[in-house]
Amino acid sequence: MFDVISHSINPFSIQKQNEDQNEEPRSRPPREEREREDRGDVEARNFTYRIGFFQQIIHSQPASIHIEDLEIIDHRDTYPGGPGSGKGTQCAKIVETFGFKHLSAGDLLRREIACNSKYGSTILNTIKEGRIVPSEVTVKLIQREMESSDNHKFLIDGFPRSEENRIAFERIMGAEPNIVLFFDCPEEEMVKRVLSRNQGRVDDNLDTMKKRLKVFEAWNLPVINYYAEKGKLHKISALGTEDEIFEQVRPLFAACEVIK
Ligand SMILES: Nc1ncnc2c1ncn2[C@@H]1O[C@H](COP(=O)(O)OP(=O)(O)O)[C@@H](O)[C@H]1O
Ligand SMILES: O=c1ccn([C@@H]2O[C@H](COP(=O)(O)OP(=O)(O)O)[C@@H](O)[C@H]2O)c(=O)[nH]1
Repeated sequence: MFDVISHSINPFSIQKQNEDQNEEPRSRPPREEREREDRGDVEARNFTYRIGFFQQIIHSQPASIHIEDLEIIDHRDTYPGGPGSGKGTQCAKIVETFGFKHLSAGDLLRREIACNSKYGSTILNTIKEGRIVPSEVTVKLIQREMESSDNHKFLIDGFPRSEENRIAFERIMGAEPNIVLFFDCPEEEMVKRVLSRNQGRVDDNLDTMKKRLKVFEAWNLPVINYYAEKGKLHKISALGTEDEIFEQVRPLFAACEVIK
């Protein structure tokens, strides 16, 4: 495994200076970061051209949260959010049925931890804290997978988690998703599913889950709104059996297959 993040400036230290994920999302990256993203954009242009003919980039977005007993943040009926809403589970079905290449941003980050890459330990701490890894890191990992894949249809799972993620992706890859799925799931169900997921993940515990939900609410809502305004967002009820949920998902992807 080679390091995809080759810049001498640590993206985590830039993030630390410029944002506190417990506070308001920042709207614009600082100049230095913009310049580095611009360089990434230039590097990616050939690739953008190569995928210019390809049609599908799909982002799967989780869930709506009902705040009840956990008292994570102030009360409201629902808002978009959601680890454990069943994105990965549905992605596997979409791959099987429609032949997409599944790219889970979380899995790509966990792979960096497992292979002790340059930022592995910082990524681990970020995930333990339920915070969002700097866009530069995540987008470069996604870019590498897309560039090395023979597939032309990508299902990007659990990304973008913030407007900054979205903007960095669109800038570096020169592409937008055709469709965005939004899984609507009560908070208590998400918590139940995460706590019984049993995959040995460092963030599948109540303490980190609370932080993840809070970060998700603050940073993901603008992304959901953005795609809703563009008419790309499709809301799926995440309650029911896996097959019942897939019956909502299937027609959306069947329709995408027609757009070639
Ligand atoms: N429809 C469902 N009903 C009950 N449990 C589910 C359902 N879909 C997924 N799960 C389970 O919930 C947990 C979280 O699902 P996962 O697909 O990993 O969610 P996400 O990718 O959104 O974090 C897993 O243990 C999975 O087996
Ligand atoms: O684009 C991403 C995707 C994931 N993560 C980090 O990885 C963790 C796990 O994400 P994943 O999508 O695997 O899990 P989920 O939240 O869906 O359970 C998140 O809480 C974040 O800390 C991130 O920073 N950026």
